[in-house]
Amino acid sequence: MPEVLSGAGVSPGVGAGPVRRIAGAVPEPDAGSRHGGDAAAERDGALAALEAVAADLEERGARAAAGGNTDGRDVLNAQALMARDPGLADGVTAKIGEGTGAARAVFEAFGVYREMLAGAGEYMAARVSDLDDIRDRAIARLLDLPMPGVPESDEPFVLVARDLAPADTAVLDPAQVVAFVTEEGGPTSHTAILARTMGVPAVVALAGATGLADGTRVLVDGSAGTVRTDPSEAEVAAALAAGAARDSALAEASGPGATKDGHAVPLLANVGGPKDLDAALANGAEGVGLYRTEFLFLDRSVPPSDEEQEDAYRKVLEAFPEGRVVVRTLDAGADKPLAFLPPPGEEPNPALGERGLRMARRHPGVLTAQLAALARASAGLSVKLQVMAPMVADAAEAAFFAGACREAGIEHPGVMIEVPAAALRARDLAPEVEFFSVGTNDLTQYACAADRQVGGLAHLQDPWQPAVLDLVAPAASAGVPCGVCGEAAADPALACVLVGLGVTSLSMSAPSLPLVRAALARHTLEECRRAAEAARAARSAAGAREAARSHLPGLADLGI
Ligand SMILES: C=C(OP(=O)(O)O)C(=O)O
Ligand SMILES: [Mg+2]
Repeated sequence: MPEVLSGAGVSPGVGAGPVRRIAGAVPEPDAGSRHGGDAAAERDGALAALEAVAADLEERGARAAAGGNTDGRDVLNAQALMARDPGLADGVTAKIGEGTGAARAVFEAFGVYREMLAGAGEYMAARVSDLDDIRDRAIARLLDLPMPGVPESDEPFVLVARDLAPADTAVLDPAQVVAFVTEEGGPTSHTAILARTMGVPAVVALAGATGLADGTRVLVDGSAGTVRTDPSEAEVAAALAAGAARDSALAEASGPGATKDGHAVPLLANVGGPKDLDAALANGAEGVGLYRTEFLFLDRSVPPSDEEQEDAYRKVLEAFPEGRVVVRTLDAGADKPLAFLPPPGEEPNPALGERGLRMARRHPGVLTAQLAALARASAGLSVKLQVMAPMVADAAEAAFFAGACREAGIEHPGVMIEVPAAALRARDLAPEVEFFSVGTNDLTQYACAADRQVGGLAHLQDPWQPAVLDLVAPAASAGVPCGVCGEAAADPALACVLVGLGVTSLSMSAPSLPLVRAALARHTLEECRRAAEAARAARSAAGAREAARSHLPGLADLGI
């Protein structure tokens, strides 16, 4: 019986074909496993397995690059580096020294890193599957088990897995794989990032995906986030035609962001460092709307040197000589813990504790060093550098930050609006700074009191919640330019609503730019305003979504 399953669509387009599942999981080695007494031989075996995994990853990376997939090569080379991490090798050696068998020692040593990554914010948590993949490959070698990986097929297929590791996705042939479907993963998982890079439709977080039998024919819609089993030929043909129409609509939309009637809405990219610039430029970003500088500071016991900071900042600034780059100062704490900036003591609610600007006030030297590095990096460049602080709650904090920027020679200070108090009293903060940028991820977390790291609260972590829209409205009408750089900006319908609320620019992960550009180009500012009004009048997130759509007729052309 045909069935429609729903997950999260993370890479647009439709694909149809038979299911091929990835080889089953590598089992956890027994907790009590001990080696026979020759610790040196056991250690040599474990380290040789890790080295073999690293070499294999590099070889796959070279193949990916030969096929034109340089992003894939970079991801695989980064994974090979993880496999060769000396700290990890020390951890394995220490466990073996205590008598633990090689496979179990690898499992436990990886467990320590895994916890560190899982607790280090959404982006880093998404790297956990990369780490698990290296671990499983090493254990498979040690226990002589089949290597996890992509199945062989003589016809194009829909790849189904619990989660996809970069080692799997990077060597895939887009002509062979018509779609990805995974049971786990989120919008920032590698499955999502690489699927978008490869232009392959993908649905993640689809409950029961791995229960789909090999050979079952499915129709995957990466925009709607659905998987239809046993579709009729007519359904497949209609879906492919709609997909082709959307592709051509997307191809037509280029140039700076604007509504149908020419109201300019600069479309900017969220980046974590220079490595994200290619995608930003390829997708037509007009600048950077959020440079998350935390990535430079992660996994280190001391902050990066002044020169290292300056160098990384300059690379990003140089990429947009005619545009703007909005750099966010360090957002340490809560979901982005940094080893060298621990909270002052035990924090029962880290999201409500010392993070963002609060942490910078406790360690003013870190903030002044960062601002000075930014000022030096921008010297002599034509780009407009704007610098903003995260987690600002009131006008005094905004004034403190603006003062610190001006002292460092930074002319365009701003603040993120991600605390409800700041949103409600945006009019008090506006005179202190030059711009706002709404962080809808945190604003939603705080508006709905739903920790963004808790999986079971997805219905409350939805920026379509009318309360969140009610908080964006005062920020967008406080008299200073107000962008949005949270995930909400990447939702084409919500992007129109935000513009209708008065938001002046939108910043998102680069692959989302074309669809948002096309959605804006299909609606007038007045339609966006009416959509915003209708959404705010709704009483639920689902109601807001539906009400907005009824004023955004152009979304249908885009298959959304
Ligand atoms: C953009 C935001 O910042 P981050 O996700 O890095 O906290 C946000 O909170 O919406
Ligand atoms: Mg935030």
